[in-house]
Amino acid sequence: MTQYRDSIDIIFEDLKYSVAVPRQKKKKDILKKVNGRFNSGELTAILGPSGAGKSSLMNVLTGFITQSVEGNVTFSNGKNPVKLKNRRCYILQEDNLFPWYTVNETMMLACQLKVANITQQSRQKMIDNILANLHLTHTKSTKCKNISGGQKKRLSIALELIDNPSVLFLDEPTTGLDSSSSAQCVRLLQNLAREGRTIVCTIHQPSATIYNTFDHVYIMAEGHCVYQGSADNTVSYLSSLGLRCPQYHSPADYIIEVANGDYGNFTHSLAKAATDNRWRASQLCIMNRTGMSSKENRSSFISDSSRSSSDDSPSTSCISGSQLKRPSELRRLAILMNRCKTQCFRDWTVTHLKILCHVLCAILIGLMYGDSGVNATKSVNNIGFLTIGIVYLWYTTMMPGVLRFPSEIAILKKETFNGWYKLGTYYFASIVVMAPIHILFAILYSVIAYLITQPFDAIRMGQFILVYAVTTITADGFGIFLGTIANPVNGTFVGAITTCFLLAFSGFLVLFNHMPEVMRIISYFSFKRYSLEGLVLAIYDNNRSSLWCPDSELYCHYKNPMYLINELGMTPTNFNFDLYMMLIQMCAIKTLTYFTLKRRMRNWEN
Ligand SMILES: Nc1ncnc2c1ncn2[C@@H]1O[C@H](COP(=O)(O)OP(=O)(O)OP(=O)(O)O)[C@@H](O)[C@H]1O
Repeated sequence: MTQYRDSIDIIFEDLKYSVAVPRQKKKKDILKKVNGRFNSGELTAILGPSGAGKSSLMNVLTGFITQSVEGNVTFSNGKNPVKLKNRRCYILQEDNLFPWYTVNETMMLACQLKVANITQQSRQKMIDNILANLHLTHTKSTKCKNISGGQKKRLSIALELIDNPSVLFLDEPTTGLDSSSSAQCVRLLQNLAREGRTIVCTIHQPSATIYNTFDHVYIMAEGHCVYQGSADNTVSYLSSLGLRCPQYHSPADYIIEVANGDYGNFTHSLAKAATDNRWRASQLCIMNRTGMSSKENRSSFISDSSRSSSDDSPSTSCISGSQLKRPSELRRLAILMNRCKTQCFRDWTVTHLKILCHVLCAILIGLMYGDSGVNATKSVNNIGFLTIGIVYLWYTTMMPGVLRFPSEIAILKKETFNGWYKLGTYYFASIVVMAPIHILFAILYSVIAYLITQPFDAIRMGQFILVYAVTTITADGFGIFLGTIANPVNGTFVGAITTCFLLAFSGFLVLFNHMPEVMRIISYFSFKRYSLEGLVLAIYDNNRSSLWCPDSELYCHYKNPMYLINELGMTPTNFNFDLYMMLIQMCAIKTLTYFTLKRRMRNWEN
């Protein structure tokens, strides 16, 4: 077994966490001055009934929650206090993995993002080693969306083991797993702890076998700690307070029932008794930071499990903290750009389906409007054609952001919190990769639609494409913005309403000349005002010659394109201004989205 060198103990004293309750002056205390010590080399479980404060304690210890927290949390390597950043990881209940990558690709990407100073071959060797130890070798070439729940959980752990963290926090690692996968998962955690790591997990209702696997249990009720000590001592602890665990009852179930108040309210007396450190004096054999130290009274269960654990000991200490060199953010940017690109091409709904839709819709819309760009009797239809293009590209680009981005946020939270990369790096990578893809989509739609409906003119067509390209990139920004501030249901609702309003102020459904003054002022904030004006000017401004008036018509009012521009209340020669306004709004929404995303990252629960 590999000796683990960067052991870290977690000591917390008088930890208090409170939250403001809406419409109430008084704050609600979630953690009520709890104390504890989670040692390296131990597998600690935080247990308790629902709402006891387990997740809150975990979030405070991981450093995810920092506001409204009082008390001390110290991380020490035995002698000196140490910083936890980059030496801990937080594995969430949901296994947030990109579905389109295989297990090996997922591991390789994580490895590239985390470790710089090794060759590709060494990376693969390290990955093979971790996968073998976590019994995932046979899933190497399977896409993450196809592996089982237990395998996903092990893969989530494997990903974090690459840079060999000293402390692992796991939120409900056994939720959703069957009893054998749960036992396997907890045994794996025990093995990792045996290497000298500090492993802390929250868990719901563990079986008696799993409960006995924990080296240290920390039981919570109503924000208090009601027991901290070895799993073996639970029954004795409760007996010392007059609470006798029935003979055939699991101690794990019994103490949670007591904490839940099923036998009366003992929270305060238990909280007082739980300060006694003697219950911690376990009969375990754990590896301390100087090596293995056997304690004499080791329980037979632990002996057995340790024996079995050493059989399949993960020996995952592939790279120690001192050897680890992390890649620069620039290198990570390149890796993330590559990942984003691959993801777009593998997810057929993002690219292939959209390409098909854009081609089909451009042809359909083009055929519907026919020669409206040439025929002076159809000029009003032509404005409708330009408007439909804006709405079509806006909607089809905005919606994926609204509907899909929230699921990506969960992956982002995990990866940024665990130090894989900085949020700005991710965001910049996604903008750089997605912009050309959106431009390509816009070109595809606008070239087909333009050639079917408008007379060919290279400059006008270029301006036409440019307006649609900026519209598409802005719509993507707006969709992601909604994805960062709302859930998919609310995002869809807000997105649809906003699209309608932006359209109403575009200057076609209500002409600018007919808008009340206040509404006209509001229209200056509508992105679609500038896109429509830009398109109209691209098509009709710049000395466009007279339009064709069919012989069958006595009079064509819009034969002179200037009449149309004037009637729409648009300003000739304004194309560049419209373009600048669109670019400003595009940059503004992209910048705003970065901050809303950052804010969303800070709030772990949402
Ligand atoms: N931001 C908040 N605002 C108001 N109440 C909160 C907030 N965060 C947590 N709580 C409350 O604090 C208590 C503890 O919550 P926490 O999520 O830590 O419990 P838990 O033990 O993890 O529960 P579960 O096992 O059901 O996940 C709960 O009653 C919860 O409603």
